[in-house]
Amino acid sequence: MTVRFGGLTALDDVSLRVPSGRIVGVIGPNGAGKTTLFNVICGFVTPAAGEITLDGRAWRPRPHQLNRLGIARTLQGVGQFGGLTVLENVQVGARGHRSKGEKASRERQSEKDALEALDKCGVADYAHRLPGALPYATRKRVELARALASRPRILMLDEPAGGLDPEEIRWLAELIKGAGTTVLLVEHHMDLVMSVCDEILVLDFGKPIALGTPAEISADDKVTEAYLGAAA
Ligand SMILES: Nc1ncnc2c1ncn2[C@@H]1O[C@H](COP(=O)(O)OP(=O)(O)OP(=O)(O)O)[C@@H](O)[C@H]1O
Repeated sequence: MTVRFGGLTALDDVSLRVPSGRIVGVIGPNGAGKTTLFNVICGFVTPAAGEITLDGRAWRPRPHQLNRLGIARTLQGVGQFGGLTVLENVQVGARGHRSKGEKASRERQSEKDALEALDKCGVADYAHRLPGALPYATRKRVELARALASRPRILMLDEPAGGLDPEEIRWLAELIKGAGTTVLLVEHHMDLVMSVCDEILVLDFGKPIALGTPAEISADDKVTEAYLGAAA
């Protein structure tokens, strides 16, 4: 796909396949187009050219339909509702809300799913707190729990490691590997991407410069150049 913002080509003929059950990463220096790619797949940005298929069929993503299609995403910020408790925030993502049946039983199911997801993310103790008062790393865990509560078949993560310390990042790596779902990971943090991904796409100034396994990517001179150039 190709995406333009006025005169700027943020994505220039980029293709990506995310096979079922795999963990696919997108990396690249600042401004490479990673978040734009993520936003296209979420339906926030409309490409100038290109197409998306889901399960082999042409698909036009719309943000409000993602949850129903089994696609969950976390965003770069933490984006939780300040007036709702942690549990209520996570319940918004829980699958109970999507299922059929009477309202009370759906509520119970969504609360159960939300508590399970909070527990998986190590933040069940904060269930009845308001997210605004919690440390950033804790809110990021809540954000992950919100995404996991819907038991997505596709989990999309936009820079989940941002602002986390090395120990939190190791925890995050284990969580992603153990999520048991298809994952699209857009991330700055090289070590995280290298340790969890089956395949990695590298973007630079909106252009795809490499696609391969972590071993192939770390041995690719173009990738090193892009990162060194960005650091210089
Ligand atoms: N809504 C927008 N309007 C205009 N330009 C935009 C918009 N969104 C992104 N851009 C530009 O498109 C390019 C790609 O941005 P994008 O945020 O996708 O990069 P990124 O790889 O995610 O960067 P970072 O790692 O810094 O988050 C940048 O030059 C950015 O300034």
